[in-house]
Amino acid sequence: MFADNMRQLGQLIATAMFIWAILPEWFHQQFRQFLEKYFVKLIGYVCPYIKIKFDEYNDEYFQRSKAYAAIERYLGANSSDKAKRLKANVFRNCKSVVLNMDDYEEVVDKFKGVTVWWASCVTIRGRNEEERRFYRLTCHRKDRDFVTKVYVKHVLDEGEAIALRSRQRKLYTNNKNESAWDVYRRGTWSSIVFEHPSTFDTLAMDPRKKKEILDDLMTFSRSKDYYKKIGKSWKRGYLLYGPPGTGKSSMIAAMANLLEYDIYDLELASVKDNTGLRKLLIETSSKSIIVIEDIDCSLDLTGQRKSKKEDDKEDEKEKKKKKKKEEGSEVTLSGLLNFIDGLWSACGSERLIVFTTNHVKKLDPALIRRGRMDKHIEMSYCCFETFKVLAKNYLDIESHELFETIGRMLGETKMTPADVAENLMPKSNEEVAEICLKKLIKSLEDAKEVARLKAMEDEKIKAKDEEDEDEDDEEEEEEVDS
Ligand SMILES: Nc1ncnc2c1ncn2[C@@H]1O[C@H](COP(=O)(O)OP(=O)(O)OP(=O)(O)O)[C@@H](O)[C@H]1O
Ligand SMILES: [Mg+2]
Repeated sequence: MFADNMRQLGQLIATAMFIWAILPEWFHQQFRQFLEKYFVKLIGYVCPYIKIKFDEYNDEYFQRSKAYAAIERYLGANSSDKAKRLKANVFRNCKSVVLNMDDYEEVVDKFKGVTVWWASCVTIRGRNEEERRFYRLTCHRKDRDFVTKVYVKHVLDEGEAIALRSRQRKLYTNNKNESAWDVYRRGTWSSIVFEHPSTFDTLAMDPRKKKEILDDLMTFSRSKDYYKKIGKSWKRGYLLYGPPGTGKSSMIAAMANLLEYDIYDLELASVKDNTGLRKLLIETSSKSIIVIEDIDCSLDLTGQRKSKKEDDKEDEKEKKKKKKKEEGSEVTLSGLLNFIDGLWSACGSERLIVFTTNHVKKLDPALIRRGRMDKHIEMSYCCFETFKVLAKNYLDIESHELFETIGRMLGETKMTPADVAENLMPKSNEEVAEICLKKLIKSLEDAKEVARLKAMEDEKIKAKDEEDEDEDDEEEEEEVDS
């Protein structure tokens, strides 16, 4: 009897296996998923843990999920020392290898006393057996609220911040597009990798002024909620002005490196018109600095009417340069004013707008008023404090018997940090600090002599102008008398 039953059971199993074998693969999958679904449900009733799944791709658009990418970076940064099996990803231009958990690996993460488990999972789906990856987050039922409301947000924010820190920053410049076809073909901006060595440590300037700028920048970068509260778009304008070679461009690079922002170097003369200007603004990303260098000669934006005499004096070359630049552009002052602080400026957030100029007095007051250029920073000639930073950076010395002489001479003679830096830079291995400092003293003496001769020359021209004016007055009097 028993043998008969066993034989029947064996036949039943053999029949079932035969039927299973001839059924198509997709039926197996459906059946497996059916079993899995109800098995997981059953486990859910008895198991005190909850599970949250983060798929790598959003089904409808087959777009990589931002949440998955952020979790991947977070786990890569926070758990690669815990996971036993890792996979290394090297992205193009990435500064370092990124390690992530390998498939089917599990790690534990603790956050504010709550323990959670992360598993990196893969399922095979669809007729062509695609691999579908997902992360599964497991936590205890009692921590459900904290995990779903606080922890997951922390992971996504942290993952995004890691992405920003490790992203390859870019330097963009606007393309001179004549037609819509140009815009379609080349886009409005083209970019290169931005790697400039200038930092606030290498920037030589008065330490107090430097600290003030650093605090201003750091406060700005942390003021998202504050700007929202006061109803202002999260942007800030900086006007850097001063003679050539005083560090304006170096300051911009130092700002970008400090805040890890991209730079959009906007060449106004290449912008067709105000519409083109707005289009350029719309296509800039947040966390960026929009720079307009030498704003005074980008376009004719000087609002003040120059006196006839002044106008004549402006040398022909400068006028030709401006005329040439303006040919291609119909950007107007009002277009620029709206670009900086009009409705358009609200598109996008967390951006700095920086102007540089060598002639701040020439600029229209409306262009540089607070709210547009919130902070005006004068980059001036080299003072003793600035010189000491350059000596430290270029010669690795913090004191020397020649410093006193140099300090005195810098007080008497105007020399830009660029010129001082050039003198301090050793041109050969034999040029030790002493020789470079003596070279600088020689340059300062020469500059002093040149300044003295120029002052004499200016005196002569001034005296001559006054003489001419007297003669003009006399002639006018004679005409009146006659
Ligand atoms: N304050 C500074 N600190 C350190 N280096 C400086 C400073 N100013 C100028 N330099 C050096 O001089 C060179 C020119 O500086 P930079 O291009 O920043 O001057 P700039 O003010 O932008 O000049 P311009 O007005 O002609 O554009 C740079 O290579 C930089 O290293
Ligand atoms: Mg410059």
